[in-house]
Amino acid sequence: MAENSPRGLADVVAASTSISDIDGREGRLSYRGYDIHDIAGRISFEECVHLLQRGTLPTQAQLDGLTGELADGRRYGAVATSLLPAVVNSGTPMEALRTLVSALAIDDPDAADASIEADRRKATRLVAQLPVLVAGYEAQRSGREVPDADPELGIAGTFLLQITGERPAPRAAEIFDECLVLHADHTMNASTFTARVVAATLSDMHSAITGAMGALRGPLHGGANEAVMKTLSSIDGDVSEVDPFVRAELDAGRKIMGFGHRVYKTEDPRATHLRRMSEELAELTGNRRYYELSRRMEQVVLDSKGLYPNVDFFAASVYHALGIPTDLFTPVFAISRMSGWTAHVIEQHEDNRLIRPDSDYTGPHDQRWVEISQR
Ligand SMILES: CC(=O)SCCNC(=O)CCNC(=O)[C@H](O)C(C)(C)COP(=O)(O)OP(=O)(O)OC[C@H]1O[C@@H](n2cnc3c(N)ncnc32)[C@H](O)[C@@H]1OP(=O)(O)O
Ligand SMILES: O=C([O-])CC(=O)C(=O)O
Repeated sequence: MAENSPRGLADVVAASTSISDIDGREGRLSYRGYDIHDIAGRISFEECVHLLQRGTLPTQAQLDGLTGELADGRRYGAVATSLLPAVVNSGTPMEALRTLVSALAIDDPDAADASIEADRRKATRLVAQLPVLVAGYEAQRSGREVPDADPELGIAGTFLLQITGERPAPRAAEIFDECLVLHADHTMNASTFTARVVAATLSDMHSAITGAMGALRGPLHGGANEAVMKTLSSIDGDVSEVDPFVRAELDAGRKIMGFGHRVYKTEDPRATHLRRMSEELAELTGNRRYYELSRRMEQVVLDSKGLYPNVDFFAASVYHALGIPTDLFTPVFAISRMSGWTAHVIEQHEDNRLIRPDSDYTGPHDQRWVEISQR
């Protein structure tokens, strides 16, 4: 029996990884040794997928190869296709997509192959399929067709095209591409840890990713981006309403979504980029409301609680400005994080040991059984 385990495994090192690293005091994040400030806005999501899943920034030939594999892997199979109408309108998009991701396993051509090579192929296909599944979900519930993918647009631009039905402005596609890079991996966050726990039983890639989808959806993790948008839209008046709103929430003992972080004790480096994108989109769209409410909220929460915005906070106003429906914000997070999750499953399978921590028993001892009639 372990004693004095930190609640929520805070500061416990649960795995070794060469995929990403965080310095929570300094507010630094790197993917395979590249500082996020150096690569955000400079590499495409496809390059990021190569970096995380295959270990290096790709050469042009490698990128062309991966782009071809992603295009080939995009189509999802008959089982997910037949399930789609049943899961649309029967719960939240994340519930539907978790189910659909699980269903992708059944049609996967490598379903029966547990090798690392098959893991790699599944990883590429999952990155390619999730945006198309989200677009299929959106089209199904809106009663329209999914526009064809445009190879010139890449994953980010094609997703915006397929969700909104309109070809995105070049800058909008670039901004969304950067969002996907920023959300791609984050060491032992709850959903990645979940994926690794599942993978470590020598279960399969799709089971691990289905578990990760379930963990991401919660409002303390990826679900916070949707909650932030709901918070911002619940404020009726101008920025002067932010102070009393935050005070009332804190007085009622409620958390302000999009603030605080288990690891960062200073600004989340991804928030720096998302804040800048939120401001740029406010200028481009001529609608500064959510950016300005966000800026005020950031100041009030910092002054009153000493908490900084995390990745989910400015992502909300950015996704809103890009025309993404609020209930698809967390699925968008999953589209990006799929690259990191799958890389972690491969890494776990490459050097596996069952993940099985201990627990502190807090129940009674030495109880004696009595007849049911005597209890
Ligand atoms: C992609 C991501 O997953 S980023 C995180 C997304 N989640 C959110 O934005 C939800 C809001 N934030 C939170 O709930 C937390 O900050 C977490 C879950 C991110 C981190 O949690 P933990 O490290 O476990 O911190 P914990 O929840 O124990 O909070 C520590 C203290 O700060 C307070 N606190 C933390 N976050 C917030 C917040 N957003 N609003 C108000 N108070 C907060 C807690 O109430 C607690 O106060 P107490 O010590 O007086 O009880
Ligand atoms: O690292 C965490 O705990 C949560 C987070 O920011 C992420 O998953 O991006």
